[in-house]
Amino acid sequence: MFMHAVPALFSAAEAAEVIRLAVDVQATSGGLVGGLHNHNIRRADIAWLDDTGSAAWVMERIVSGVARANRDVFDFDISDFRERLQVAAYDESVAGHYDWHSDIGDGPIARWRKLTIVVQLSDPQSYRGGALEINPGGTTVTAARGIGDATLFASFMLHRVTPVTHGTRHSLTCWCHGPAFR
Ligand SMILES: O=C(O)CCC(=O)C(=O)O
Ligand SMILES: [Fe+2]
Repeated sequence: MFMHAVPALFSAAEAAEVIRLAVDVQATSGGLVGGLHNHNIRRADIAWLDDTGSAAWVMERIVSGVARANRDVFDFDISDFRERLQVAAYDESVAGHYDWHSDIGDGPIARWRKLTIVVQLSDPQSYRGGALEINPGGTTVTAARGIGDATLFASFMLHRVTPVTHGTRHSLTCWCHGPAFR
């Protein structure tokens, strides 16, 4: 419930290109929902892509993937995408991770998040750990790890990224927004 997998939403070549776009962007240290920085909770390097310029095609793919999944599975009241595309790098050197959290925060934008989409950008053979786990209520579900695979889930659901123990894991995350749940 409240989860949906889309295998190979991006090809391997496209996933590599998204990482390249992120490298072009000045990378800053990952922030939490609401702007807090707490490295005990999250350790990752974050880049925000210019979804109206060089990364417009990435945004188009995300929007069409979300639209299809929302039509077929979620049927949430979604009105827009109010945030840019986030590329995260979780590196072995800092045991990159993100502890259990919900994406719905107190911030003026984060409070309206409805759906989260995460795309795996790294070859699963190139890193260890770094599993995206979602807890829909009791049991933990591990997201598909294939390069380009997308996982969508209701933004209120608890999820985490386990520590990377070898190599680097890159992911692409985007949120869509809409009126309050009722
Ligand atoms: O990198 C991931 O797989 C998840 C990222 C995430 O949960 C977030 O940015 O809120
Ligand atoms: Fe999250």
